[in-house]
Amino acid sequence: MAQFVSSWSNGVQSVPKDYVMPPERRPGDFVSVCNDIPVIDLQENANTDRSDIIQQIHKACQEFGFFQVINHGVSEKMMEDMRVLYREFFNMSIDDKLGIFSETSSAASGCFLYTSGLNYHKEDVHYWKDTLRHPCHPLEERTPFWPEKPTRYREEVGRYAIEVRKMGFKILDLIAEGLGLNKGYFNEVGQGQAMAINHYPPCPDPSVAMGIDGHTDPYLITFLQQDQYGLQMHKDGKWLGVEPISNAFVVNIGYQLEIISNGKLKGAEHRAVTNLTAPRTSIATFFGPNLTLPVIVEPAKELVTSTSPQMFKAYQYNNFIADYLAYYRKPLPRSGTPLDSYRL
Ligand SMILES: O=C(O)CCC(=O)C(=O)O
Ligand SMILES: [Fe+2]
Repeated sequence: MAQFVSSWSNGVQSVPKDYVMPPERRPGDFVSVCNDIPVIDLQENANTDRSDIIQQIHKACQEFGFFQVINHGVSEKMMEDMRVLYREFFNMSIDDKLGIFSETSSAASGCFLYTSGLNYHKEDVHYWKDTLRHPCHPLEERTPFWPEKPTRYREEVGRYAIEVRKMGFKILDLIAEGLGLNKGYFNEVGQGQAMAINHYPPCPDPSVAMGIDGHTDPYLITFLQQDQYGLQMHKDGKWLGVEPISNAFVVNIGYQLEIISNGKLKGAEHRAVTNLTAPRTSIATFFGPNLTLPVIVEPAKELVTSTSPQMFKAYQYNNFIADYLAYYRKPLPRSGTPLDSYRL
């Protein structure tokens, strides 16, 4: 049975050999933290009105597919409570963790705790992380399947999910307007909400281990809270570090937004590395189509014109997710991207 890194790695002096990446999959040379990734203040003031914020977000989405937001409406106390709660969660005893352990994502509740990637037994080498994932919407239907420990889990995470949802739709509205779509355009297609909490314990040799390989999220958009450095984005053939800013959310674009925007925005590739001394926990919230409904996704009609012909075909979202997972289960190096079979 797969063993949580958070349960055995404390005090280990070297990286076990089944966690040592082959040279071509290691984090590589020094990666600098990039201060150019835009930090966008969502609060309107005397110098910045809503249309300025729309423009800033649109530019960041086009140039980076990544930005950070401050003054986003989610309280600092709530963000801090989440950091404390998840620190406690990953420090729980192995027995408590095993109660919610699942080898696969097929658990009917959608709530599962796993270690490394989604495919531990088929991996030739493992990732230095444990992950808890669960859906968050509709909240009343989902919370009964969430972890029962720490005992405040359902209440606190439930409140956080509501606040992040408000921020999420506020930002999706700003993105819609930047694209020339109606405010509210993403209300329907962004209904699905899920969280992934990734925990990367300190690693005795971060140069040979990997937290999570380069990937683009399959959803519309991701909001991530990080307590330590570790997230890197891929731009112009290089990896750039995303600076942790306390109480900011890192926002990145997923494949559904690339497709709906008819290629005007690009899904942002990213990965996470480990570090020597500090445990790192990233708390990600994703918005995208509801997986339990037969949602059809296609480029927005308003963005398909004679000068900008339709770039992607229409498809059923759960078929996309199945293809996406199959792509990332293929051994490295992989050719193409999960979008290739959707291009026209
Ligand atoms: O830990 C991070 O910073 C990245 C996590 C991530 O990319 C994901 O959960 O999709
Ligand atoms: Fe991701």
